[in-house]
Amino acid sequence: MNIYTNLRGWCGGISRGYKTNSGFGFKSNEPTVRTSKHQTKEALFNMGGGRRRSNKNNEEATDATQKLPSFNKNYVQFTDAVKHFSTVDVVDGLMERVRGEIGGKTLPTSIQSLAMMTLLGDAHGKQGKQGKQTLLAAETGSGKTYAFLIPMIDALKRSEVGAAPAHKAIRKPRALIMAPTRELCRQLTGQVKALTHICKLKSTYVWSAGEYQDENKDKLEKCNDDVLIGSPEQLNKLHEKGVSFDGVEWVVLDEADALFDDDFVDSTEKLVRMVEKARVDGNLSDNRSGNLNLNLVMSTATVNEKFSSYLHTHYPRINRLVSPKTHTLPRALKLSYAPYHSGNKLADLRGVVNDLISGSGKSSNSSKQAKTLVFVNTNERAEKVAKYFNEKGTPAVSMTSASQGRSRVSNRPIRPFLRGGVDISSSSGGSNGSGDNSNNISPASANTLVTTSLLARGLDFGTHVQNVVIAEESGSAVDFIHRAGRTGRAGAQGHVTVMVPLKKYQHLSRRGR
Ligand SMILES: Nc1ncnc2c1ncn2[C@@H]1O[C@H](COP(=O)(O)OP(=O)(O)OP(=O)(O)O)[C@@H](O)[C@H]1O
Repeated sequence: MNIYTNLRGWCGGISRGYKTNSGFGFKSNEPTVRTSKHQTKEALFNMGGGRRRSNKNNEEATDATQKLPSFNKNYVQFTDAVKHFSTVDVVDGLMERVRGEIGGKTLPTSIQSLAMMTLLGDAHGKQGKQGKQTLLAAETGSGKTYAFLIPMIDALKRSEVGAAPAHKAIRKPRALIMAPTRELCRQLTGQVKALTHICKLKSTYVWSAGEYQDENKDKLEKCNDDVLIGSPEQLNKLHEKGVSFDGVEWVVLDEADALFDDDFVDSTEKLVRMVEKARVDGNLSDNRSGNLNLNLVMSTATVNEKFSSYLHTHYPRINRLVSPKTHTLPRALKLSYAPYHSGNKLADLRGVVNDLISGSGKSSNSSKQAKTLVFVNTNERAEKVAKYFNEKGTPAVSMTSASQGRSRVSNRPIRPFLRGGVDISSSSGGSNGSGDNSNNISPASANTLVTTSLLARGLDFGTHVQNVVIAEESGSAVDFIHRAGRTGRAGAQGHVTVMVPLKKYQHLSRRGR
C-alpha cells in the first residue's frame, strides 16, 4: 500500500454528519456537518467565526474560507510503510514501553508510520547522518507525540553508543521540546518519562528557568538532563542563565503553528537560531557541508496559509509529512448543534451538559464516569459558567490562564480529565489538587471542566472525556478543530456539541433537511 504525504485530503474537511439525541427538544432536525467540499468549508466557516473580524484574529477567522495549502511539490512516497510496531528496530526497552502505554496489538497510525520511515532512517544511518527539518501534520488525537518521541528517543540512545568510549563527555541537554502551554509541557514530560523508563534518559520540565537554576546550582553549566521540555521563553532564559545548548541534537516544536503565531514567534525563532549557532560554535556541525546535524521537528494538527507560507519563507527545505486526514475531525467523533433558546444562556448550556452526562454514562473502555469539557472564550465567562453550574447542582471546575491552580507545577487540577500515565509534580510544587472553582468542588468529583482555548492545544484528554461543548463561537476554524479534537481521540467515541443562537440553529436545521 502506498502512502502519500501530499494531500488532496487537505481539503477533505469534516467528513461525517451525525444526528444525535441530545434531548433539548430539537431532535428532529438537528443540523449536522456535511461531506462535500463546499459544505465542509461552509461548516468550518460557521464554526470558526462566520464573519470577518478586525482584531488580531482576523487572519484565522477568515482562513476557513481560504484554500488550504497543498504540498504536491513536496510529497514523499513510501511503498513499504511501517505497518507494525513489532517490525520497528529501535533501542531495547523503547517499544516495550510504547506497547505498555497503548497496548501490544495497536498498529501505528499513518503519521507514526511516516515519521518512523523518515526519522528512524536517520538514526539507522539509512539516509545518512544529516540533520533534517521535518513537519508532522495530522489530525488531532492521531498519535503525533509518539511519532516524534519514538525516533527522537531512539536516536538519542544510539548516539550515546556512538559517542563511546567518551560517553561521559556527552553534552546535555541533547533534546529540547517546546510547547505553548504549561499543561501540555507537563503532559509531554510525563510521556517522555514513561517511554524512557527502561532505556533511561533523564528529562525535566523547565516551568521556570529560575527554579531550574536553584535546583541545579552546582551543575547548571553541566546540565544533567538529556531532554528539557518547556516554553521557548523559559528555555531561552535558561540559556541566558548559562546552560549551554551546543549538545542539542533534536529540537521539537509541538503545536508548531501556535509556536510561530504572534505571541511566540520571536522567542521560538530566537531559540532555534541560538541552538543552530551553538552547534556551529561547538564544532558539532559539519563544516564542509554546513550541515548542523540537528533534527528540527515541528508537529501540528493545523497548517493555515499563514503558517504554511511562513515555512516556505523561513524553512524552505522542510520535509512535510502529512497524514491523509489532516484538517478532518477524528473518525469516531459525532458533531451536532444545539440552540440557545430560552433567554437564559447559562441554563440552556447546563441543560445540554446535563443531557450529555446522563446520556453518555460510563465510558466504554474505562470504569471512569464520562466527563464533559465546555469551551468558552474568556476567563471570566469560564468562572461564571462553573459557578452557575455548581450553584445549580452540576459539579464543575474551571481552568483558565488566570486560575491559581496553574501557577503550581502539577497538572493535578485537571488530572481527572486527562489520559492516565505519569504525572509529574516537582517537590517544590505543592498542589492541593483543586483548580479554580467557585464552591471548592474537587476536580475528581466534577464531571465538567469549563475552560478556554488554553486547554484546546495538544492536551491528551482521556477516553472518558466523551463530550466537548463549544459554548461560544471559536475564534477561528483552526481553534474549532483543536477544541473539538479534545475528544474522539485515538479512535475513541466522542461527541461535539456546538451551541448557536436560536436563529442560526433554525437556519441550519432548515438547510439540514
Ligand atoms: N498507534 C496508536 N494506536 C492507538 N492509540 C495511540 C497510538 N499512538 C498513540 N496513541 C494514543 O493516542 C492518544 C493521542 O495521541 P497524541 O496525544 O499523540 O495525539 P496528537 O496527534 O498529538 O493530538 P493533538 O493534535 O491533539 O495534539 C494518546 O492517548 C496516545 O497514547
